Amino acid sequence: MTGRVYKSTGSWYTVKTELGHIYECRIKGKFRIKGIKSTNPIAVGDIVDFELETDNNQDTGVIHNIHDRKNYIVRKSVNLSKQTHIIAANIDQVFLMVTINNPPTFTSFIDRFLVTAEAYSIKTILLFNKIDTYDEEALNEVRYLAHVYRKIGYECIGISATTGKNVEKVKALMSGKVSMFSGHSGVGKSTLVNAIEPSLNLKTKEISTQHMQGQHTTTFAEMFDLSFDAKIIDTPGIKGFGVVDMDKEEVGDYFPEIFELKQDCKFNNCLHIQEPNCAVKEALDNDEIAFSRYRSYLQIVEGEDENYRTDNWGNE
Ligand SMILES: Nc1nc2c(ncn2[C@@H]2O[C@H](COP(=O)(O)OP(=O)(O)OP(=O)(O)O)[C@@H](O)[C@H]2O)c(=O)[nH]1
Ligand SMILES: [Zn+2]
Repeated sequence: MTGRVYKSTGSWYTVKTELGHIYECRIKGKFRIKGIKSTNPIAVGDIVDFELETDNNQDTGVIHNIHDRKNYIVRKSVNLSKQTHIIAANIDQVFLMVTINNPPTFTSFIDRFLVTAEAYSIKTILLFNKIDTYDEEALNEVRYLAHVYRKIGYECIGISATTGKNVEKVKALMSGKVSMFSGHSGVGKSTLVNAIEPSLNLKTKEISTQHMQGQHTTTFAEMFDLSFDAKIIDTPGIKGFGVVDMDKEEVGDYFPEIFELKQDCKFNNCLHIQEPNCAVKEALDNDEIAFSRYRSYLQIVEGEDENYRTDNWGNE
């Protein structure tokens, strides 16, 4: 049988088949996935093959195969510095929620997030939330940012989780997909998820009660089915989107507008900083690349952005 992992608690995995049957499964043998040194072989979102075993009149599953991952997000393991913990796999899209104020979301944060998502091969959609509260100046800021990010290929939607403005649009985008929601504390993630699926509120509370009883001290992800053929992965306690180690030369590849131009630079190892005949600098001078994006690029390449290179999961 084949199913998707919805939850993992230590050695047991909750797996749901396409027909909607749920089985508690264990792993048989060792799983080694090329290039990943991880503390957990299987993560929420993984597609696995398993066989049923009957034990005390109860059917449990034994997982013997894991399907290739489309993508996955990791965090560094707390104890073993070289190992990573896979938080979730096979994520179709992440909605990055942004607010202009209360709290402010800066472009350096947005761009760092987008770079990480690009490195993970996860599509990002920007949701500008709380538009019901903005004055003309803040709305102009939203319009400007939406223009900047649409131009380089990111879908942008202005929403209000409290009035429901454009929430149907978000639901339409979620249909048939596995989504995650991210953004600073206070941007409205819980409010939006509640607007999308009011009954989900209950489940999230159940989990945190479990936490309080001390059953799980570490954070873990969980997948939820929504009522309209959409799935979300909730990652309680995990803020931000982690970090990916990358070489200076690689950073530009995760800025779509820089990646597109790099073939036109004189040097093929151009870092777009001081080099002569640099197509990126030229585009910047012609206002074809947003200055805020280039500034974020420099911050990451020059390592000014300390948080970028440290593991900042959970302590935003
Ligand atoms: N006016 C207005 N308020 C909103 C909107 N969305 C969320 N809020 C309010 O913003 C506050 C924070 O919202 P939450 O949904 O708790 O934010 P969160 O992103 O889940 O925050 P964390 O759980 O800390 O990560 C709450 O008081 C919400 O009522 C919106 O679209 N408009
Ligand atoms: Zn260049």
